[in-house]
Amino acid sequence: MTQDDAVAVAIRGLHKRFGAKAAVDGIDLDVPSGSFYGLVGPNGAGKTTTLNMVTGLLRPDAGQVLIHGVDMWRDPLAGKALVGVLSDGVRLFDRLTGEQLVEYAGLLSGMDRPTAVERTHDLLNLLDLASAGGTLVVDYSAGMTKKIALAAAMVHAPRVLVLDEPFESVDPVSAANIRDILHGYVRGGGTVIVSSHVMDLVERMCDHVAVITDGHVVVAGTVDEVRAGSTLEDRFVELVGGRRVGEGPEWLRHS
Ligand SMILES: Nc1ncnc2c1ncn2[C@@H]1O[C@H](COP(=O)(O)OP(=O)(O)OP(=O)(O)O)[C@@H](O)[C@H]1O
Repeated sequence: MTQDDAVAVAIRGLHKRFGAKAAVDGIDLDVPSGSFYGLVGPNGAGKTTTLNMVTGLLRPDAGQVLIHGVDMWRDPLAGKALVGVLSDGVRLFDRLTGEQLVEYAGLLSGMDRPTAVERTHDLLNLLDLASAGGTLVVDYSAGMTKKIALAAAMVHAPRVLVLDEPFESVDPVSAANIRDILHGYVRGGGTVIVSSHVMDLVERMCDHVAVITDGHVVVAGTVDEVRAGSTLEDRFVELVGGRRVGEGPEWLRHS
């Protein structure tokens, strides 16, 4: 196995500044091929900024992102062909129906129409969206919107899936279905990177995890290595700090 096969995503010295704020301040990370990799960190830690640079959506100030050896920022077309993205807060073409949106994503990635149609059909069935395929995405619930965005991210059979908060607003049954689909994707040789605030979910779902705070990685490794005999949540609080003691101001207490 070559290094490019063994490491799905190699992040080297990544930096991004917004004005005076160093949002990402020197991130280095190797995501092993075939791993289910969780990215956790407090609000404002730099997770979304990192993932946007990894997926070719936001140009880094410095550093390098290699997707199976392809430099995302030197060859973005080749890099993006290898990655499927479910981004937090990026608008979809929501005046299309769900079916049109996924087909369109397939066509944009360069596949022929019959293949796009067939894959769309498979994905809508897989995600329990078949009966909503003809509905405009603007009329979808938040959870349905997440699922159709996931279908659009998967239609070109990427080698790496990057999912920013994929379970937000998704009901527990759909979330379990999505987890099964993602585990199947990983078993088939794909790599998933997922950001989440739900430690319990990351602990159960992922095999690797990195904790990011203030724009850099504080610890990374297998979930067992990172939690070091504790729960991931306790370890996270220990590493990141920020727990407030006390009950808040007096005026908020009524008894
Ligand atoms: N476009 C932008 N312009 C200015 N500042 C930004 C921009 N995007 C992010 N930031 C700042 O960069 C820092 C990192 O933000 P980012 O969204 O990457 O964090 P995050 O870890 O994803 O947070 P959350 O868990 O709250 O989603 C924050 O301080 C944020 O205010």
